[in-house]
Parts: sequence; structure tokens; C-alpha cells
Amino acid sequence: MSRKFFVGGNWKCNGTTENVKKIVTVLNEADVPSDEVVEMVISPPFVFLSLVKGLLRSDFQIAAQNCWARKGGAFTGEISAEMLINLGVPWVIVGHSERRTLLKESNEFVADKVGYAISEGLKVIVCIGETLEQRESGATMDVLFAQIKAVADKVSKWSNVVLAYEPVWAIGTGKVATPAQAQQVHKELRDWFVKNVDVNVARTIRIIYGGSVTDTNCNELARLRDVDGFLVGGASLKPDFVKIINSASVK
Ligand SMILES: O=C(CO)COP(=O)(O)O
Repeated sequence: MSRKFFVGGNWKCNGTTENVKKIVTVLNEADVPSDEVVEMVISPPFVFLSLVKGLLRSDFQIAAQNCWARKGGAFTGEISAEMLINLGVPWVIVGHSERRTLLKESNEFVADKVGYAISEGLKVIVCIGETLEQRESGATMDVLFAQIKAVADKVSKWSNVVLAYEPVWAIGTGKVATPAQAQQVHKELRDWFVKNVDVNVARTIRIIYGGSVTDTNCNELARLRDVDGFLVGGASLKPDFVKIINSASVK
């Protein structure tokens, strides 16, 4: 089993030119494992992509937080996969629960975005997750399987996909999943790939966890067999993020 640890920092809709520069300075000076050990990806808002790309050290990669589902054109306010490629942005986050909920992105729409982004040569961090209500009613795995099945119908090149399990109830709440909860879901997702895609894909796909990851809970989560890294929101805007990257070393 060789799955390179993956740590993404999702800045969401935060930042000014000044504090983007400050965060990048912290990262540029940080002591982190080599990019052979951990893949580090920073996801600023679109308007700061070029700034971050220009300033950030080269062992960190960058990701956009969204892209349009098809070729660009008359889609006011959207950003196309072609534009990201043109800008030299290798990654995109698709299907974040904030977009699924607030902007009503359906499983099918998310899957269209993933399929198109991959066909254009982007690598994609696909986010899936259940709400608290869904968890409490015992529907967690059904919800996650439906989200991933829609994506699987549009993807053949899984090496360009990282799957982020982000329980909605854990995002921005300070209520992190317990190690047992995270391990169980990640294992069931991997088993789903064995049954529905391919045993090699199941073995190699990175399944990362997101939702209230901090410098104090990252190590116990990083040790879990089926947790291959993190997608970090709030803590990725702080120097604490460096410690989260360094949790790669407990793997
Ligand atoms: O949504 C997330 C990352 O995409 C997680 O956000 P928090 O780390 O702020 O809970």
C-alpha cells in the first residue's frame, strides 16, 4: 500500500491581499516533510490564485475551490477548467458541502464538474459528506454512496481524484469525527470501491478527512489505517496548519 499523505488547505471565502501574503510567508518558512512524503495543496479564492502561485514555494501546489461543469462560454461569474489549466492550477475542489447546500449543487451536477475537470487534465478533490440528521437516521453510508456513485459514473481516471470525506456536522463546528467514526466511514468507502470500481483503485485512492481538523486532533486521525490526509478549513488560515501537515510523519 503506498498512498502519499495529502493535506489540503481550503481557505474558503477568506483573505485580503495583505493576509494572503502573511499566510504564504508562514508556509514558505515552515519546516515540513518533503513533497515525496506529503502532497500539500493550498486552495485560495479564485482572485488570489495568481498571487499565491507567484509567491508560494514550489513544493506546495494550488487548487481552485470550484469550476464550471462544461467548456467555458456564456456563463457569467463562472470559471472554467480550461482557465485553471491555462493559469497553471493543477487541482480543483468540487462538491464541497457549502456549495451543495447553499448553491443547491446536486450529485449529478457535481459529477458533471468532476468528469469535465478530469477530461481537461485537472486533478480533483471530490467532497462528500452527510448531515447530522442523515447520520442520526442511519443514512450516512447511503448518502455517501449516492454521492460517490454519481461521480463514479463520470470518472475513469481515478488516479487524478482525491476523495474528501467531510461530515457536514463537523465542518466549522469544532465537533470533529471521532477516530472510530472516521475510520469506519473511510473503510466502508474503500470497500465500496472494491465492489463497484476496482480493487486497485480501492487500494490506491486517497480518502482524506475534513471537518474541524486542528493541530491537536490531527495526529490521532492521521494514524488511522484508511485516513490518507486532511482537507482543512479554518485551521489552514493559521500557523497551526504547519503542524497538521507534519502529522504526515505519524503515518
Ligand atoms: O470544510 C472544510 C474543508 O473543506 C473543513 O472546514 P473546518 O476545518 O473549518 O471545519
